[in-house]
Amino acid sequence: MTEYGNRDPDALVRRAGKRADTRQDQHFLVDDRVLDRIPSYAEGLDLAHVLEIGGGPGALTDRLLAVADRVTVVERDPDFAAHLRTEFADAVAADRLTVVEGDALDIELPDFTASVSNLPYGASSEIAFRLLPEGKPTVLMFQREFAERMAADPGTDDYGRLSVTAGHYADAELVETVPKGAFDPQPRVTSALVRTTPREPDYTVPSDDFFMDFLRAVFTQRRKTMRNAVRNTAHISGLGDPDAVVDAADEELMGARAGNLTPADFADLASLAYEVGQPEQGGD
Ligand SMILES: C[S@@+](CC[C@H](N)C(=O)[O-])C[C@H]1O[C@@H](n2cnc3c(N)ncnc32)[C@H](O)[C@@H]1O
Repeated sequence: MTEYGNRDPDALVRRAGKRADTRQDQHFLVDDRVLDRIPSYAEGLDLAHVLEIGGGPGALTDRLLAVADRVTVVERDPDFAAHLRTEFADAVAADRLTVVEGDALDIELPDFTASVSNLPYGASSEIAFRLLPEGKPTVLMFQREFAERMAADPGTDDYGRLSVTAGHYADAELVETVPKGAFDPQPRVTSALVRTTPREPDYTVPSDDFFMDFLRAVFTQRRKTMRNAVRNTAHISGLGDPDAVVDAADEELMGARAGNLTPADFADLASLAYEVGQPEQGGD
């Protein structure tokens, strides 16, 4: 039986026989200690079918095959996709590994139970926001700054639209920062692993799309009071009557800045905005 979980990352890079192209976000994790810890952050999760985005030479794929029943890896680079099929031919033959050659932003996502991925940073935000609404736990590597903003609490410097939108789908916890030296070639910035645990928000919103547009709008003016932010950003939020929202909303909330509002505060305001501030539908 083939053993998984201890393949040498440098040897995998050599066997892949291809130089990393940093313009394709190819920064490979070559530090064994970090690689070995990643599955531990997924302990206790349902690992019946793990989705890995961006397999590259396969060092993380190898660790995932050691703990998961099945793995689907998505890789955009045809050479690395072919290498993964050869390197893990036994797992492919045993139906434990599926290699999908394609762009993680375009392909149809499989029915996965968890995703564990060292994401390509150029598309990490878009990929994360494809994964999070699926309602499955994830362990994902991001640039540290992005990870900190994702996991930030209200009232802190890092708290912003990203914290609220990610928090709408899941609890996000930064579990480890990863130095540049863990990668080859080294990226320009430090990285960090974030574990997300899906949850239903403890508030309701009129619609996810409206809520996301409302957040995008008011966070463009995060240093202003909400009163001004709501009034100044109607062109982004699509509100027909922002003054009606300001008049109907709680005075104290309108005097606060976006960076100090909780997700539930935003949800209350978005619901109110949907009710009283939307443009008339179907009128002339
Ligand atoms: C940061 S590397 C991680 C590679 C490997 N998992 C590791 O940990 O060493 C990101 C990988 O994602 C691939 N990639 C880049 N953009 C992609 C996309 N849009 N969809 C799928 N794969 C992508 C790159 O070719 C590269 O192999």
